[in-house]
Amino acid sequence: MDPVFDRLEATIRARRDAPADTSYTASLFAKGRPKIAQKLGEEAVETVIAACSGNEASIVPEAADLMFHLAVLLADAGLSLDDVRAELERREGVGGLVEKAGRTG
Ligand SMILES: N=c1c2ncn([C@@H]3O[C@H](COP(=O)(O)OP(=O)(O)OP(=O)(O)O)[C@@H](O)[C@H]3O)c2ncn1[C@@H]1O[C@H](COP(=O)(O)O)[C@@H](O)[C@H]1O
Repeated sequence: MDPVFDRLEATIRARRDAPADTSYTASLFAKGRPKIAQKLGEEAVETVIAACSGNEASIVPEAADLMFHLAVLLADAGLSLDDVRAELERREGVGGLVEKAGRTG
């Protein structure tokens, strides 16, 4: 995965094991899965609002918030962005097979 995402995930994992009052990420883990999922949903909505605002540049910070909270959710589940990357890679393979089938069939 990209070094920035690797560093972010390493920081997030360290916060998972830290006391709740030491940082935003640590406090989010302490609040538990429903709160993490709620924050992810809020950031998704904020990304949607930015996408419809007509201000293209405003999408970037909202997308960063969204991806940060997605990484927190994945870490809470013992998963990582690399697992998502592997799934996307697997789908490329499936897509290639579908394309081939379409060409020959
Ligand atoms: N990338 C992020 C990141 N993106 C967004 N946020 C935080 O996500 C929160 C979202 O904003 P909101 O106003 O919706 O949240 P809030 O009002 O603070 O929280 P609630 O009251 O809703 O629970 C803000 O507090 C942001 O600071 C992030 N916090 C941390 N990181 C990364 O995580 C690392 C560790 O952060 P700490 O845990 O703060 O040390 C940082 O160095 C960054 O690299």
